[in-house]
Amino acid sequence: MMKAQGTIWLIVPAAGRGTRMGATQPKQYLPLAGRPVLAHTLERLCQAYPEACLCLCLDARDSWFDTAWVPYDDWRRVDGGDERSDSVMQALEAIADDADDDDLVIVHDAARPCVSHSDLLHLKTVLTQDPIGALLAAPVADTMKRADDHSRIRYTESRERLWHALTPQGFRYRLLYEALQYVLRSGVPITDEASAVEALGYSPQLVVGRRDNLKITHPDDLVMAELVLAAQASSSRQPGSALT
Ligand SMILES: Nc1ccn([C@@H]2O[C@H](COP(=O)(O)OP(=O)(O)OP(=O)(O)O)[C@@H](O)[C@H]2O)c(=O)n1
Ligand SMILES: C[C@](O)(CO)[C@H](O)COP(=O)(O)O
Repeated sequence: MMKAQGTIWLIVPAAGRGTRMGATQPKQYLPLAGRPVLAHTLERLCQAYPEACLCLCLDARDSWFDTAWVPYDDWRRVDGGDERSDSVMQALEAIADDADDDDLVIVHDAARPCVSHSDLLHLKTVLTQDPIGALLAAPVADTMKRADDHSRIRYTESRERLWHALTPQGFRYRLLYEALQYVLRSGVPITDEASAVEALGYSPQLVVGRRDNLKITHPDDLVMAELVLAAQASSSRQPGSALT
């Protein structure tokens, strides 16, 4: 893999098992509008970040993956770990000899195939200017309830300044490496890269992203994702419209 100055590393964690989906294969391989979820995700990423160096995290025992779904010429496969954060850390370790401390690392879930071109470009622009890092996110729109153990409301949470964390999430290589190393060693439970960086005392930037950048988690998310892809394709065919 050739490395240019100011390289953008693109880490795609795709080593999950999709327990909540409950399908016979991991959700990143389930068909969505005729192609596997992972193929959609990689295509969108490559259209927006063609210059990036891709690190794809896959389960070492994966028997579903097909290299034909990877639109990048230059890419590497990395074994995933037990948790998503372990998979991302494995990728950071794998590129350690080639990455500079200030290189941008962008992490995007394989399970988010509807991310839009315009959001990907906007986030990259923000990332080039933000010293800490940034992530796509959506302000919470619903009224939020905190429940007890019996699904009865304990109280209503204020939704003021409450956001859904999406991906991509991007940080400079050294900061992300040190943040993940810290949380993994100290056992702080995290579900995204921003949480690791927060644990070091930093405040990544929330960049408003589209609400249709959904993460395929449960079976009905596949139905929603198909509708989203169809709607996006239709709007991108409208005269004068840019790519979604
Ligand atoms: N050990 C893991 C766990 C998750 N992921 C990836 O991280 C993304 C988001 O994780 P999630 O939606 O939780 O996926 P799963 O772990 O597959 O789902 P579940 O929790 O239902 O098993 C997915 O693209 C998934 O493949 C990963 O690379 N390595
Ligand atoms: C990283 C992420 O996509 C942000 O929403 C998400 O946290 C990963 O999913 P999980 O279901 O919380 O593991």
